[in-house]
Amino acid sequence: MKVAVEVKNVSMRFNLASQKVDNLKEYFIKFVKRQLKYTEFWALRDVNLTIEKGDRLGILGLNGAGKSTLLKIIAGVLKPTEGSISVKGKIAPLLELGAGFEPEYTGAENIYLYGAVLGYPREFISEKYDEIIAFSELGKFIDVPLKNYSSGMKSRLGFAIATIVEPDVLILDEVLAVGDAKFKKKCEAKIQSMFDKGVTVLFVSHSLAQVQKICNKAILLEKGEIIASGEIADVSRIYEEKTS
Ligand SMILES: Nc1ncnc2c1ncn2[C@@H]1O[C@H](COP(=O)(O)OP(=O)(O)OP(=O)(O)O)[C@@H](O)[C@H]1O
Repeated sequence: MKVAVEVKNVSMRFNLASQKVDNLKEYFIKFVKRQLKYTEFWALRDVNLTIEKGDRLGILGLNGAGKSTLLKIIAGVLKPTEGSISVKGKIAPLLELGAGFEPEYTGAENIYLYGAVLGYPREFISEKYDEIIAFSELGKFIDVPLKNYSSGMKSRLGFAIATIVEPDVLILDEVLAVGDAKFKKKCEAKIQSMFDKGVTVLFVSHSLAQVQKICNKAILLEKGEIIASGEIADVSRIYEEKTS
């Protein structure tokens, strides 16, 4: 068995401000007087998970269960409070596309910026530059500042940059918005071609039917803990019982 992703004893704590602070001055005064109060909140607790190469894992759970937090930790966007992660090979996180974009810069400048956020070397981006623009179909808009893009245009550029590597691990979120129907089809075809090459997939969705269509394995999260894990059919049954 070849392991693609290993999550070991991962816990994630967020500090929630328990009172409202209206402005910076008030914040500063409360900070100096040590009157700022936080409530600790554990979004994930001692999560252990081994994903085999080529597996397509669905991540199920109710709102706030910790699904996105887990994906962000695996993608390297968030650092866990405790525990460790290891990912073999290249990872393409298709989450909140364009979160690393800078609105004042043009699309072209953002290709380098966002590429750097995703960890691609500058020469690699230069090599792929034309391909990214071609896939995004932005044409002359590539020299326009991003603040003048529609949300669909931003997603197109984000998708084009994030999928320029041939990934070993693909992270997908169902909330991924990828432009109009025509562009969506093109993205789906690209994702399908990655599936055909045997990419390892992590997929978050509230639609059990969608997860069943794509995934062979699943985990079920509840209040930050894995309460079921295994073959898709078994985890689906438990999820259905929980949500019916
Ligand atoms: N940056 C943050 N600061 C404070 N709390 C956070 C932060 N990010 C997430 N949380 C909290 O962690 C918990 C898990 O959130 P997460 O987004 O991982 O849930 P989810 O399972 O993806 O939910 P959904 O199905 O609603 O998308 C939630 O209670 C959320 O409020």
